[in-house]
Amino acid sequence: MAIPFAKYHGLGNDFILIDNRHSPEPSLTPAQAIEWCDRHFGIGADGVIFALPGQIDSDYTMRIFNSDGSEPEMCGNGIRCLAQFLSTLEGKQGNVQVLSYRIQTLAGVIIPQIHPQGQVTVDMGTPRLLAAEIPTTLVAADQKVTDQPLQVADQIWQVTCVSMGNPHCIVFVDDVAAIPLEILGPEFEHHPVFPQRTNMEFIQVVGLDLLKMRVWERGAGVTLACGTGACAAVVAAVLTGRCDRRATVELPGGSLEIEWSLADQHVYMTGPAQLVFTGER
Ligand SMILES: N[C@@H](CCC[C@H](N)C(=O)O)C(=O)O
Repeated sequence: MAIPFAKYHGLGNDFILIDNRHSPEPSLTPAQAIEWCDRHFGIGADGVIFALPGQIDSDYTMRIFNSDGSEPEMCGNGIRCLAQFLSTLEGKQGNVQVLSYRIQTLAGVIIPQIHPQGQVTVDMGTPRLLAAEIPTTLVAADQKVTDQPLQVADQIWQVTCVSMGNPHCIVFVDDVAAIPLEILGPEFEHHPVFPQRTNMEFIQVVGLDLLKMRVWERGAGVTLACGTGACAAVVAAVLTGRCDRRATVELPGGSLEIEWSLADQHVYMTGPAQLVFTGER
């Protein structure tokens, strides 16, 4: 039987969304998700997101498969898309009030809020900074990983690691445009110091409130934007004294506003989420 879907994107990071509210089990297997995400033989996307029933402390549950079929803990651009998808399913699209959801993810409960103008602000929770939490074996389990040397492709890079529920490895460079992402990305992703692989962000500091970023995503490769990655980049830049707690992150697909709040230590991400088309397959 054909399954209805909606294709959304957040700054060009694109997802197939499936209304899975009838069952706690995703309607597609990881192998089917790979087929659906294929840009030549399928619909084409960086991942498939399922809107599942909520649990004790949540309105809904989000699960996501990357385009390689692996299952990440969280997805920042994806959860903004999910919020817009849910508002449409509930017939609340275009609501003039702020609309908020509690979404259970493998990284805990995450709270997106849709503003009347359509932007979505997400309370992404607190970043996890200890090596065991990333996870990485680069330093002792109870240490933070800030500007630590790591050899990749015959070069020593100073890396900072942050988990936003999912793992991120950040390297600050003078010019992001000069980085051969397709070559370095997979080397970092599969480096033995990252037992669950990693997302990889190269960051150019333009000013205390402006970062430029290019990303290689675990399980998806080069993407036009990564929400958890942008949050991790600001946290890494704050930890290493490179930027303020509120900054704009410019990605190939557009910009995200990120704040690492001093008040509650949560990271807040604001950006768009747009419907591309609907269909069934
Ligand atoms: N694009 C996402 C992150 C998706 C998951 C990532 N590929 C992983 O495996 O951790 C975002 O916007 O955060």
